[in-house]
Amino acid sequence: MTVLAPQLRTRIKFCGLTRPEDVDAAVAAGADALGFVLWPGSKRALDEQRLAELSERVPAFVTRVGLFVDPNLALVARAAEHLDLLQFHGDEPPGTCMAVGRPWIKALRMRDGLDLPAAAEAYRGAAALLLDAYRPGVPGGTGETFDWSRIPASLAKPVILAGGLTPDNVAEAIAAVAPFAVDVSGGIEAAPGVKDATRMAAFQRAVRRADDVRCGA
Ligand SMILES: O=C(O)c1ccccc1N[C@@H]1O[C@H](COP(=O)(O)O)[C@@H](O)[C@H]1O
Repeated sequence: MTVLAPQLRTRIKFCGLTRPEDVDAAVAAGADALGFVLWPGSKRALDEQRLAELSERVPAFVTRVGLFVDPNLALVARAAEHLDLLQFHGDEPPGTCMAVGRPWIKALRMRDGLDLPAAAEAYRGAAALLLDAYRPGVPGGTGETFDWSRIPASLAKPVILAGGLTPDNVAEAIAAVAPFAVDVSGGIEAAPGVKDATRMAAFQRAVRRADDVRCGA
């Protein structure tokens, strides 16, 4: 087995977990990060009580990420008690992302004309930028890909690639983008909010195979 240098191991985030058994299966599949949706408009939304229950199951060294869309900061501050990282997936300005004083990432939807280097500068306080497909009127979780060639070869922030990833296309995405991490929700589900353990394991294997190809193993 090849051991990759840390910067070559593509991190994996599974997002939109709603059930304890899915949290356990995601951890068993080797996820680096688990995403919990705290936007009430989502079919994968959790209330604060459920977030606390699911968060307790997550072992050390697996990052608990809370996904927000233009949230009330009081909610973010309360939820942050159960989270390691905040994901802002709406139109939040940098000041909102920083307000709670916890590590955060900014999701950018790849609408026409988006200037990624300028966004990286504007959101320079972010731990990473998550790039997702753009569909008007929908903040995310569309299950759609975007044109990966629009991502510059180098950006001032680590890139988390999202949008329509599946066990079948994630290797191609990694070969094209070489992101810091990949993020998937719909592509590992049996139904919205119901994860499929077999698909999570297949996704993880596809990422590891793609990493082996990248390092010439
Ligand atoms: O999952 C949702 O319901 C959601 C709602 C609002 C904003 C983002 C949402 N999901 C995130 O969108 C990307 C891509 O998802 P997919 O793999 O295309 O289904 C990912 O970060 C999801 O967590």
